Amino acid sequence: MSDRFRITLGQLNPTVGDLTGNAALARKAWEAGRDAGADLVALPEMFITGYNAQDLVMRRAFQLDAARVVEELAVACSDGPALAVGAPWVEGTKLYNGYLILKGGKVASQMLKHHLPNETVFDEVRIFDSGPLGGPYSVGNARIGSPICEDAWHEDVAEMLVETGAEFLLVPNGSPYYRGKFDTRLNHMVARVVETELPLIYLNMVGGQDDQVFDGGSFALNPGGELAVQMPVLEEAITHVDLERTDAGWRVVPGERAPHPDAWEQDYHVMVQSLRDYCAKTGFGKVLLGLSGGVDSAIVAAIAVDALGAQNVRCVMLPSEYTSRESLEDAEAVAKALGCRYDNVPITQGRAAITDTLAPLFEGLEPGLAEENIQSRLRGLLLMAMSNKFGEMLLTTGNKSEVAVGYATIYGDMAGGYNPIKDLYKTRVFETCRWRNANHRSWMKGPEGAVMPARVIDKPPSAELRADQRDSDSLPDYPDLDAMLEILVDRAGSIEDCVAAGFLRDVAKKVEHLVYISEYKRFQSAPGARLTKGAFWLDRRYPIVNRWRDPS
Ligand SMILES: Nc1ncnc2c1ncn2[C@@H]1O[C@H](COP(=O)(O)OP(=O)(O)OC[C@H]2O[C@@H]([n+]3cccc(C(=O)O)c3)[C@H](O)[C@@H]2O)[C@@H](O)[C@H]1O
Ligand SMILES: Nc1ncnc2c1ncn2[C@@H]1O[C@H](COP(=O)(O)OP(=O)(O)OP(=O)(O)O)[C@@H](O)[C@H]1O
Ligand SMILES: NC(=O)CC[C@H](N)C(=O)O
Repeated sequence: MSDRFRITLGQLNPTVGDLTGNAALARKAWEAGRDAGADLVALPEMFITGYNAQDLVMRRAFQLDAARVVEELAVACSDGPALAVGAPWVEGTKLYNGYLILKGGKVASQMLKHHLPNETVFDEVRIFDSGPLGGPYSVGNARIGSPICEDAWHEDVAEMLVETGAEFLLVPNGSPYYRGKFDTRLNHMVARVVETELPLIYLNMVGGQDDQVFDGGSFALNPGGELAVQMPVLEEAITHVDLERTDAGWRVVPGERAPHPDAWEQDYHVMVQSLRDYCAKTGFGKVLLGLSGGVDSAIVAAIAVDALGAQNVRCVMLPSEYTSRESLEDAEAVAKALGCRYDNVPITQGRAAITDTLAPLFEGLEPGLAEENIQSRLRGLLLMAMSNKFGEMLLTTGNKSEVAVGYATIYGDMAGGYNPIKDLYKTRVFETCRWRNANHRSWMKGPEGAVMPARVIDKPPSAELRADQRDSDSLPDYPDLDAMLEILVDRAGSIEDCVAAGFLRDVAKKVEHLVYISEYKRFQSAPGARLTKGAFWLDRRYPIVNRWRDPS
């Protein structure tokens, strides 16, 4: 009996619904494993369908198509290492989240997910049936147990596997990023190896899917919790992990230990990757955005250039009579530093035409919000006309602070298909700009250096919809606003919590009110990269009609 076992991990980027494309990726990993003498090649959870396929996976035709692709893959990979891959598994009327072991040209065994995650972004109870607790499967000289993602966040699945003879654990995951999540995962997995005294290999996918980004960072632990292998975050990789049989059982042979970047870098990388994959997977090669000379559109332009390359990003300045000379200079400076196309499309004429058209109706009424917002809406109209004409997707630029309090114009600057900074508070926008100006990485397609000039970051934020307007006229300063939003939105805290943190009750109540009354805007807003467990859309789901206010 051989004393070694080689497992090849495919930390790869599937596309939801691209069954044959995903199978081709699985086959590529299998070929790499075969060439490296692997016993088993492993892919993540639901790799064949892509994750999270949501209700798509409940369609009978989709299930049959996935089963056909799995059968063909099994035949194509019959002569070589076994292949473990996540895919739907149907038995009678039951639909499972399965992990299939392909050997000898067929599905030789399958693990069925038992714990269906049903919080934050997950709704698996709605989609899948819960599988029974089961035993391990055999590959070559090893008996392997595979708790599927959430299964490994609980004790019982691994406990049953060790009791029924598993010699090590291979955990396939579809685990999306939020800031600091790696430590949470590691803590759960260390708990499993300490309880079971078995080595554990944790395999995650990479890549963006709508709002979520799977951040890879796969790893292997030995009993006791020693980290033996660590793969890079947010990058595709195929890694061979060796196990050696010792008197105490299998042990992972220490291998690559890719360093993990800090949270600022990971957040920025997630925003770049999510936009890159959103475009690639929906078929857009190019994007455009309104570049105002402010910090939000500047960072969105930088993210877009880093994701797609300067040649694929159009920046458009649409000045009105309130646009300052500094804004014009700053917008041009950002576009120049990034190396992307810069168009100047004044809105004064169009605005005058609309004002004249409305004049008979608005006669005798004071000019106000309606007139201010016409500017934003006209920009939206012109940018969408360019989007149609040039086939470029329009990006929206609202940061999390603005999205939270509805500080954007619906059908105006909210027009667009994707918002890279939707989950990034304004205070973090400033820090992230500084980080990007000081750092460059190989995954960035944009140039090195201070691509967002200091003046763009340092000036007081203004929507420039009327003379001398400042965000701070109508909102608390961003450090205070963001601190209150962290309490009210991210931690679902109370007004009392805001008061305990040192904020005035009246100000906290105003912020709470703004958050509740802008639910309708978020409902109609573009999706954007999820960076936290408190992201708008799936993590936090509130009614639009809502009269309740916290009396605390
Ligand atoms: N519950 C509800 N369900 C459906 N629709 C609802 C609604 N409540 C209001 N509405 C509608 O929404 C309209 C009001 O929304 P909207 O027109 O957007 O206007 P509104 O939210 O009142 O104003 C936009 C705010 O965002 C600021 N702004 C604008 C542009 C850019 C930025 C920036 O810094 O990025 C900031 C601007 O200074 C202003 O304070 C109303 O006319 C009403 O018809
Ligand atoms: N003069 C302009 N030219 C082009 N786009 C503009 C202009 N003014 C606003 N926009 C677009 O509308 C968005 C909202 O901008 P606004 O200036 O009102 O507030 P902001 O949230 O402070 O954004 P920014 O920091 O980008 O200025 C901008 O990010 C930009 O995409
Ligand atoms: N796909 C899953 O089961 C994911 C749930 C798991 N708790 C995670 O986020 O990592």
